Amino acid sequence: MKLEKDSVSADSTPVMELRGVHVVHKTRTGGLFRSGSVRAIDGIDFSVRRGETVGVVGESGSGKSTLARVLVGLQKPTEGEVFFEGKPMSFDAASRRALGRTVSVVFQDPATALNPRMTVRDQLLDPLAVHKVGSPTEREKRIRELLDLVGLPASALDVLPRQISGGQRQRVAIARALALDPAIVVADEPTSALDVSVRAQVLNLLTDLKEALNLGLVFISHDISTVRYVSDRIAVMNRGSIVETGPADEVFLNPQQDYTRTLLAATPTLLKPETTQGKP
Ligand SMILES: Nc1ncnc2c1ncn2[C@@H]1O[C@H](COP(=O)(O)OP(=O)(O)OP(=O)(O)O)[C@@H](O)[C@H]1O
Repeated sequence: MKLEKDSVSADSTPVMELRGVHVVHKTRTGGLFRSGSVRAIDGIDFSVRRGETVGVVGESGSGKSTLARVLVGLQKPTEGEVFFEGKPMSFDAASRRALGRTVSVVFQDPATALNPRMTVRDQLLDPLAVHKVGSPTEREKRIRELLDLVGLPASALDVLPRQISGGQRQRVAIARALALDPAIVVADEPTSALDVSVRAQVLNLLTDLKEALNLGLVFISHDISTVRYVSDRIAVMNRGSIVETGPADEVFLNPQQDYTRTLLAATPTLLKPETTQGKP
C-alpha cells in the first residue's frame, strides 16, 4: 500500500529486457485455404529500467503496439528472449500474473479501456480485488490515494465514465494502471484520442508520476515531438525493427537514419530541432 518508491537510479538492472525478439502473426488472407504471416517485430533488443522514460516512435504498422503487448505479457514472442526482473519470462499463467502486477498499461482510448457500466470506484477496486490486495478498508483508502495522485477529487468515485470528460477518463485509466504499485507503465498513444487542449496536462501528469513514483515509463507514439518531450531515450521503429536509438535530444537533434529524418520532417515547424528552425 505504500506509494513511495526506493530511490533506484535509471542505470540499475532493467525491469524488462527483450533480446532478439521476433513476433510473427499468422493471417488468413481471404478464403479458407489461403494463409500468410506478418512479421510485426523483427529481432529487436529493448530494455526499460525504473526511473527512465523510453519513447517508442514509428509510423502506423511499425510494430509499436506489438512491442507493448510483449512488454505487458499479452504476446509471447515467436523467437527471442524476454527477461523480467533479470529472469527469463516463460509467458505461462503464473508468470503473466506476476508480470501484470509489475508492468501495467495505459491504452489510447479511455472510453473503450474503461467499462462503461462500472463506476470509477469499481474500476479502481477491480485490480485490487483480482490480485487480492488489502482489506476492504485498505482498498478504499488506496483508491482515494490513487484519485489524488492523478488530480481527481474523491467525488469522482461514484460517477460512470460517460459522466466525466475524456481527459478525466484518461486520468482514471492512469489511476487504475497505478493501482498495484507497478514498476513499469506502458503508455500506448495515451494522448492521441484526447482533445488537443488536455493532451499536455496528461503528458505532464505521466512525467510527474514517473518522477514521484520512480516508475519506468514506456511512451509509445507516432508523434516524435511528443515522444521527445517526455523521453530520456528514444527507440525509432520501422517495419518491426528498431532502426535508431539513443538519448532523446541526440536522436532529435542529430538523427542518423533517413527514416528518423522523415519522421522529424513531418513534425510541426515549431517543434523541429533548433538547427533547422527558422530556415526556409
Ligand atoms: N493480431 C494480429 N494479426 C495479424 N497481424 C497483426 C496483428 N497485430 C498486428 N498485426 C500486424 O503487425 C504489424 C504491426 O502492427 P502494430 O499494431 O504492432 O503496429 P503499430 O506501430 O502499433 O501500428 P498502429 O500505430 O497503427 O497501432 C502490422 O502490419 C499489423 O497489421
